Amino acid sequence: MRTAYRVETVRAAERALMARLPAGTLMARAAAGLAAACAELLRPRLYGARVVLLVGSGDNGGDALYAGARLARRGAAVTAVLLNEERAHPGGLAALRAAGGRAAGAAGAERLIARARLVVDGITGIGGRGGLRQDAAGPAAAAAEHGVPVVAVDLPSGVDADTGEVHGAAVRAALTVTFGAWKPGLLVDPARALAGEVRLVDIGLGPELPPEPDLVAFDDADAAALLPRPEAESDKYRRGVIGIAAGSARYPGAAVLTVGGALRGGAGAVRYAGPAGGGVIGRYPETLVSEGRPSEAGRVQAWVVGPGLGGGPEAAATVADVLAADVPVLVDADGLHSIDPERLRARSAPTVLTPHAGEAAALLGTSRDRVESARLASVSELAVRYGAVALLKGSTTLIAEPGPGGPEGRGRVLANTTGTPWLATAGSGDVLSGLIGALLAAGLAPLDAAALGAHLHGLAGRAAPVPPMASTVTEALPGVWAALSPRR
Ligand SMILES: NC(=O)C1=CN([C@@H]2O[C@H](COP(=O)(O)OP(=O)(O)OC[C@H]3O[C@@H](n4cnc5c(N)ncnc54)[C@H](OP(=O)(O)O)[C@@H]3O)[C@@H](O)[C@H]2O)[C@@H](O)CC1
Ligand SMILES: Nc1ncnc2c1ncn2[C@@H]1O[C@H](COP(=O)(O)OP(=O)(O)O)[C@@H](O)[C@H]1O
Ligand SMILES: [K+]
Repeated sequence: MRTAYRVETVRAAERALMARLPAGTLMARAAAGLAAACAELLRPRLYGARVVLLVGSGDNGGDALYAGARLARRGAAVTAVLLNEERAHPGGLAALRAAGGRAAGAAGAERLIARARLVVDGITGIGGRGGLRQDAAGPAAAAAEHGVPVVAVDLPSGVDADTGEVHGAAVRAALTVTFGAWKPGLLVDPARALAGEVRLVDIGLGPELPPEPDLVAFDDADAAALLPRPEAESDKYRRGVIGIAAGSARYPGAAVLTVGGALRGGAGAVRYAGPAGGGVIGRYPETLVSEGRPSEAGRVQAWVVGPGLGGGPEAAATVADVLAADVPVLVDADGLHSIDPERLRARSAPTVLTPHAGEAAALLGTSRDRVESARLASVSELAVRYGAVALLKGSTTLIAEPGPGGPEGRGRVLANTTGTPWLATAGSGDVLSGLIGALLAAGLAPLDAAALGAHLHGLAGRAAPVPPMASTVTEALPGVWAALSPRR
């Protein structure tokens, strides 16, 4: 499990640790890890390699300078571009000079960068505020223009460490070497995309960090531990029956894809209620189909409602009928048009909402741009406002639960890291709904079901032959499942 902490938490942990260690120890640890990562990138010819450090006036610049000193001692030709010559970290600058490195003002930065093999971004770390200022934006842009790989120190400068938001110019890194703990912004787009590969350097912060992280990302082991497995005494009902109210005369395929996701999600049985039963049976004869209202379809342990439902009063009536059931309900796509926060908060069983950014914007009464630029705030707001687990789809899929436990009285938030833009294909969201629905029916807690579903869906999107389509993502699920949890 990857755990990320906000700046104020990281700073408190650093203070506690620093109080027990000789001055400069943490920066020395950070710089050693940073230098090792840079040296690896410069292999096999570190000797003579031109390295440019972009050095801001805080400790982030200090890390870059001490790391630059280590590289210079090993023979690299290191030049520090000091964005503020009076305020560069004095100890770091002395160390760099003592190791044979040079320092320059910002004026000649572009010429130096154009000839460099590597740029180290030590402009701002967790002390940065807003997008890069003019004087810092120029050198950052020069690295991108000349195609020189950038290693970001702690964070790509210009991104918001706590939220992943980017307000203005920012560095685009090939590698980010972060210290002590992941920061939430490294897991959330648009910042995540600017961080490139991320490497965590252990500076001994672990014991000082609180047990509740601000953002969590599952790894394969977390996913494997949650996968439902049939027991000796299992029958199809105990494994979980999922009800699906999806599809319409206009969108019959959504019913088929949602049912497929549910079957490949390990449901003991799938009941389909709606007008697309013929198509569903044709593709998946194992489905129990009916044409009446969902509440007349028979007992289920969870419902999925919404994909391809179409609009209008009939769709709204179907959603209301499903929400009246006292079992977990996942609402997706067209189902999201007719939900009411009061009604959802009054439900005694959990609700899961799975909007993409456009649907989330409508639910929050804001714009799609605002949702995409502030994903973390948006997903938490959705969860709190609707009293539901919210899964926000897109380039970073985030999952939030309502209620106390997290920062500012908000619930836990998870980021899914398995996704791929190849999943942006019609109907792949329907597969995700069915998959999460099956996991809900199997008895997983809603946050776990949503996070595990997103994890499996992302892996399946990667495993499906390129270019994937929703059906082939579904068919990749068994392979993903088997790789995580070999059959007994
Ligand atoms: N604490 C520890 O134990 C450890 C900390 N470590 C390291 O320290 C880093 C934190 O250092 P920090 O607190 O000095 O802040 P930092 O990230 O350098 O930024 C502040 C500077 O940025 C400037 N600036 C701000 N916004 C800007 C903008 N938009 N555009 C341009 N400039 C901007 C701001 O300028 P000012 O506003 O003061 O004029 C100020 O000079 C942390 O990320 C990690 O790398 C490690 O060594 C491990 C141990
Ligand atoms: N840029 C992207 N990177 C990663 N995943 C994406 C991206 N865009 C969309 N996805 C994923 O693709 C799926 C699309 O779902 P959705 O928008 O509901 O489409 P549909 O309604 O056609 O099924 C979601 O799982 C979403 O997270
Ligand atoms: K940085």
